Amino acid sequence: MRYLNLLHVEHGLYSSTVKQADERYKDIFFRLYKRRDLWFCAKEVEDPEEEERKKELPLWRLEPKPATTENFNIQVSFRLKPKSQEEDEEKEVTLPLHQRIQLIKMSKKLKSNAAALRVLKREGAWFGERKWDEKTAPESGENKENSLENNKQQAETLRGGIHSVDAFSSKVVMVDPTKGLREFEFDSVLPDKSSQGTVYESSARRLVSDFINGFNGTILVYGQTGSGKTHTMFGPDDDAVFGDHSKPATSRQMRGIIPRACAEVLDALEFRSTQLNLKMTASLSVSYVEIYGNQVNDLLNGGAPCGHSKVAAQRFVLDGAAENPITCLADVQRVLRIGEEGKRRAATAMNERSSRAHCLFIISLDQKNLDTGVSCKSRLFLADLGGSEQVKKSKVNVGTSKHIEKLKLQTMGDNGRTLAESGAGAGGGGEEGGENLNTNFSTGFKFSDRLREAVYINTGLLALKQCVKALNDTESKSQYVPYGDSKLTLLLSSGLGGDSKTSVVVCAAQEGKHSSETTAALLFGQACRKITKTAMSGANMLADLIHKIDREIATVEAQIKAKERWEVKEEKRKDDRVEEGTVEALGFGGVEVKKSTVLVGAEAERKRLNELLMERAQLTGTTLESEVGGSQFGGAVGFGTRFGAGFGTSVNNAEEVYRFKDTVDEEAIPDVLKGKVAGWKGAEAAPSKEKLQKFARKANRRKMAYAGISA
Ligand SMILES: Nc1ncnc2c1ncn2[C@@H]1O[C@H](COP(=O)(O)OP(=O)(O)OP(=O)(O)O)[C@@H](O)[C@H]1O
Repeated sequence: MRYLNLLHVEHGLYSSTVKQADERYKDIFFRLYKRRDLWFCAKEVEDPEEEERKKELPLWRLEPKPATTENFNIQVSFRLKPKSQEEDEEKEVTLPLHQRIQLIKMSKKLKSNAAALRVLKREGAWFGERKWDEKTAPESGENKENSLENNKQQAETLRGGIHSVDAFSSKVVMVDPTKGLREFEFDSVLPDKSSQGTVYESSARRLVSDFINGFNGTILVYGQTGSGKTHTMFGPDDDAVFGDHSKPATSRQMRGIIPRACAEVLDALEFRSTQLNLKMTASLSVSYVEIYGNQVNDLLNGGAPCGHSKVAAQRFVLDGAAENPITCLADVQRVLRIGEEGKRRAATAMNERSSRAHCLFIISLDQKNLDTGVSCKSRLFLADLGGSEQVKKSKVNVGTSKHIEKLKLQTMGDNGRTLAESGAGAGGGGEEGGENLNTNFSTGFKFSDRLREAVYINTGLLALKQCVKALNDTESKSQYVPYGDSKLTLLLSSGLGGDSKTSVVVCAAQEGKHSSETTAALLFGQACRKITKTAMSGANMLADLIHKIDREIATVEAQIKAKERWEVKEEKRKDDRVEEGTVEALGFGGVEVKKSTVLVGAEAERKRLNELLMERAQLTGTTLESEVGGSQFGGAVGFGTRFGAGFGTSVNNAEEVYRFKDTVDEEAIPDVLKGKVAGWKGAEAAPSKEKLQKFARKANRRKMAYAGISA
């Protein structure tokens, strides 16, 4: 602890005064000690011209700062929501014998299968009939009938859903009616009674400390709708998120990860500026955006779309154009309130205040040591993902069809009444078969809005799952991660596979009726936990992403160069246009042997190169043509190098060749006339224009072959 204080006081490295139960001060010290020179790198020689030049450049063109790296696994926590009052409709589950035995071993802490089997025999229910356990003698002192009845009841209580949660071993046992018994292990498991403070300690505190020390971080909450994501990220109600925390102590305790993270950062910065003898400046700002389908909306700017195009939106957010300065907790509460007012929220059958889009709260910290001139910018991404939902459960489609039917009837002539007269007000309804179903166009749009939101949310989550799957697929040669499939994954790409530290909180309900969604959420958490990456301090997320792509482009280009070879392909084809009596008709019978040189051997690499160029174009907001043209690469990697001589050289480019064939280069005609083509030697009459053109075409093909395009 004393040494940690020294690192804080002398080296400006922040460490929280609170530590997790399973963490030792010694480990924290060694982790931080590696970074002791963060603010004391040798002072760079300041070059005013270079500084000016850098100011002109967009953020993504800047060289990433040499950074301290740290290998890091995505941290995954599992949080269970308390049971609801509603009756659980889930039916009894019958597990296969080996799973039943395993479950008994786990729940009764038995060591051998034989002991578990004895318990099972006594319970009897797995075997369906009671014959077997009737033969089994009850334990001494137990009335036989009572024992059977008890066992029957015990066995009958085996239902789908979360079976047990062990915070000590960080394990969760799940009974899924379709998939059977499953056991999952996470970095931390938070039972339903865990406080908001415990959740913050185990899933966010370390990342927040690292963020203050210059690392980028991402914390995201994942789970089905109504599982407690917003509760975990923000808090249960407005009072907890941006209420007056000085008054009731409870609302302060109920704060979620975002208000707590902001408070910790502000406290740390204040302590450093007032108590430590370090000349450091720090500016804090936040952005708050909502991802709705493929649109990114700035919640702090009245929900206006970010950037001027969908492609620009991502750069706009990562470039920091949506940032708002923060100096105190009141500022944080103000932006949270503004954001909350602009958020898409609606009541569904699963959640009274369901978030209808993915939300991203980004805290940016710009720090500089005035003595050494070392500066560092870090970002903390806090994502409250929309909940995956089954439309039949959230009932966002309910009423739509009836409503449309009724509208149809009315428009077809409802005693001459107009729609406006017959539809008594918007909203309301929503219950299938409701007598007072309000029917006007606005109601219709409301229903379909909910459905569209559900589709947008699920599409983003599906893309996220695909990315996590690809990141886990270390055996795949291409290592392609489809971040580009949705705006959500593009914005989270630096958090998932990039250089930042990441923590995922999987939220779940324990009721059996949500089993399939809970299993899906648990599997997602498990997949995230396997991802290992290298976190970097002081990394500029956007620039790093682009430099990373550039590095991969260079590697792929080198692979293409090494693997690709020219092959000559011969293709015989009859030229119907050959005139009788000509040299061509006599010599080859009008059959033309077309030789084409094609590049083969690096097809997969070429495909990957295309994908990378596409990704890069999306990030920089340029078109693919300009990327290919080489302008974005400062001319270093231009058209020729990028595609080798291969553009238009693959077998697929036969059409290109054909196009050239028909476009006669008039300039080639004089060459032909100069007698370069043997066929015309000794010809008496001057060739007709058509014949000249035919030879020009041949000459053209030869030119193309020489240039590596076609022969
Ligand atoms: N751990 C918890 N303790 C007590 N109440 C909780 C807990 N988690 C969630 N709740 C309550 O359950 C309800 C739904 O939670 P919440 O809105 O956070 O779900 P969500 O996952 O964000 O849903 P959606 O994806 O639809 O937005 C809220 O009333 C919330 O206060």
